[in-house]
Amino acid sequence: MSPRADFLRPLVLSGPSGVGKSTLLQRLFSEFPDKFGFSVSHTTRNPRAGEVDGKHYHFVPAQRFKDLIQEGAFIEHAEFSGNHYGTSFETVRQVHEQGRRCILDIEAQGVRQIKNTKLNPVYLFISPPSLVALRSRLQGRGTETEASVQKRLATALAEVAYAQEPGAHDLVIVNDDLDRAYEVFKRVAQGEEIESERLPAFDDVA
Ligand SMILES: Nc1ncnc2c1ncn2[C@@H]1O[C@H](COP(=O)(O)OP(=O)(O)OP(=O)(O)O)[C@@H](O)[C@H]1O
Repeated sequence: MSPRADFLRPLVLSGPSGVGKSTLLQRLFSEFPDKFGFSVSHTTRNPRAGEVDGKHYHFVPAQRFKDLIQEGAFIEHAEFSGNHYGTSFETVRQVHEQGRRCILDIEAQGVRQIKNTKLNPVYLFISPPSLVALRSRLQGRGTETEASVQKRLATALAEVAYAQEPGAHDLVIVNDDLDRAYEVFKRVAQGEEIESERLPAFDDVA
């Protein structure tokens, strides 16, 4: 069977920190070990426990990151919560070369930058069901200090505001129930054209 047309386009996954992007990706990669490739970003942040250099991120010093910007190595790059993140042309090329669909995990500033390139991806926004749920996931993950949770929630508001702009993303999936959200995510990843879900109102206070 030939792949669906959308399967040939990269998939840009975005959504606020703590919404469950990594969780969804881990499930997808374990169910389909050969079909998808993650575009491993470069970052200046420190690795979290269990994170592997070259697999989760390319961890680089700030100076190396600056050099890469100068060399024009990045499709997009941005600062987030005091650290720099970037996606290199080279990592996306490597995934395509392996015949896999490339999935990029990008925040809103990066999404804007990618729109000025020829990448032509499908833009998928993973939304929390509410801001209160997002806060409790960030706290429950146990990786952030309270100050960092606050910072991520403030950034989440900007992500959500961007997602509310018409045409910001092609599709929205609300990660309310993980099993349900994963089933929809899996269909999108495989290139199926689905109807977008509606963004929640976000009128709660986190
Ligand atoms: N549908 C869900 N219901 C409840 N908890 C969830 C759900 N999806 C994910 N989680 C939990 O929320 C926490 C944050 O998830 P995850 O680390 O995948 O977020 P992320 O979007 O990748 O964040 P970051 O951008 O900071 O890496 C994790 O502890 C995860 O187990």
